[in-house]
Amino acid sequence: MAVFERLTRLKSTSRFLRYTTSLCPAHPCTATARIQQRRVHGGGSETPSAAPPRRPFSQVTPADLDFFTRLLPGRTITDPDVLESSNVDWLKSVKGSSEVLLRPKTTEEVSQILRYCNEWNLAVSPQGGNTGLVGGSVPVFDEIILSTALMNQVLTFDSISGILTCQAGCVLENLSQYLEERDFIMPLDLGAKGSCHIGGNVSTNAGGLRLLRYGSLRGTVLGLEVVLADGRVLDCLSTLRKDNTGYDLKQLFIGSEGTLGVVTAVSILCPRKPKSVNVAFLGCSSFENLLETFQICRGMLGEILSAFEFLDASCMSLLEEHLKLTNPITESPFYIVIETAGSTPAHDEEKLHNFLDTVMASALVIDGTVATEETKIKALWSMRERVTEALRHDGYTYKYDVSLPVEKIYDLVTDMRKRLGYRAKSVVGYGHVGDGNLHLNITSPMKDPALLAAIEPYVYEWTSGCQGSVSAEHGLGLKKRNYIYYSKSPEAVTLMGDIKAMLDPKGILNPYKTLPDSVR
Ligand SMILES: O=C(O)CC[C@@H](O)C(=O)O
Ligand SMILES: [Zn+2]
Repeated sequence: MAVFERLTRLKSTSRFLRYTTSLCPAHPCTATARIQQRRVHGGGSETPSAAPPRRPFSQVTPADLDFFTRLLPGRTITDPDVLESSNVDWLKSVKGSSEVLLRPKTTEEVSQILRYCNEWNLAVSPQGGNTGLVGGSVPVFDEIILSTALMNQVLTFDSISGILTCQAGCVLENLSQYLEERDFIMPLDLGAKGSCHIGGNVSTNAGGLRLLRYGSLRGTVLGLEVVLADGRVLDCLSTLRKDNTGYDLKQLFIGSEGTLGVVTAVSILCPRKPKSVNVAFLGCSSFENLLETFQICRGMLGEILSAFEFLDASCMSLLEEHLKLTNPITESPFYIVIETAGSTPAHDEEKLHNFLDTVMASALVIDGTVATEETKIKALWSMRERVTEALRHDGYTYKYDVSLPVEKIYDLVTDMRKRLGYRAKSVVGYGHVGDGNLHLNITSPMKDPALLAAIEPYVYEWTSGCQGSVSAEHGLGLKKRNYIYYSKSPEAVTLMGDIKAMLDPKGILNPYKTLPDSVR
């Protein structure tokens, strides 16, 4: 039995609490999941994420440029220096060769662009903040880049219902700031909030850090305005919470990564700004203890729990090494970030402290610190939010974003570590415990085909063997499109293809993305 000893419980003037117990030895997780091998479409010896051949779209001509320049004077960009950053994704792993970047300001302009492109068979790559991680937001070849960057206006905000309506290019952090000034918040928060656009968030059905509390965008998005491939504007920009008048068409565009239409405006239900927010950063000696802490946390914090996130010790090493962040607690095999958001500070703090007393008394948590002040909260959150950035400094990164039964999520990391051994530089696990969503990331000094062959399709077979999803929240984009069959039946994928063919018969919208190469 682990020896429990509380060493300190300090309360500083900054309301930064620190809890410490003696550090238990780590219990390395030895469980290896049973892998159910399954033959799937798209498997085999091909490299499924490689770009397919260019489809026979037209190439941009001087006459096309003339049309765009007249439609968008000063906002039709052909300068290669400006185009460079729009042609490459954030991870710098997918690079297109588009020669035109269009920056519409209005839905009508988007409609005219698409009508023209559809007529002349020109492919289009819609782009928001270009923060995606699956190569979904950049051209693969010479597709015209349609940026939402200048569609950045809030259209309406109803302070009684909390419903915000805005253009697709609003940056998530700007929306959060706009709402906070009005005592509301966005139901969505992500590490990329400073750059990502709400239209991109909706198009990828981004999950993020608050999904545990506020649910997915499939629930909080009330309406969408979408421009279809042929330029028709689909006005589903409802602000109703209840509307059962037939098919919920907006759901087709949420998570379809710009392959069915370009989202131009969004209405979204926003929660009230909580009056009290606390963040606890805790250390655990094993993933089993972390899961038990999660169970207790749900029971004891209940309605005020807004996030339960984790990172492992390898993530912490990368944060320290590459970003020079300082671990605020004793070194531990696992770290948890818990956020509470409620309306009565004293009540919330009491609940949180009762919870912390319980998990520390049972030695489930070996060390921890709590923040209630904004800058300290931000500092604690950055330990979780900046792991992706730290990984980018570590080398070439292989990224996996899987949904699994929560009790299995770390088995995949330990199994992969064992499988890859010294061949990988880092094998790390972090993610959204509350959502059963693991981010398994593996790095190597350089892109290494032999290492990749050891990871894939094994990681997808492992996931599908647990009835998991090969893309929990990042989408399929270019990189994961051919792995869709690990998580969806052939019938479902065929139906997706039928819907694509109906809405975009020429296939001009974000080609080579989401749908596997076997379905066009
Ligand atoms: O980089 C990743 O793998 C995850 C990014 C993001 O979804 C997160 O939760 O931090
Ligand atoms: Zn995530």
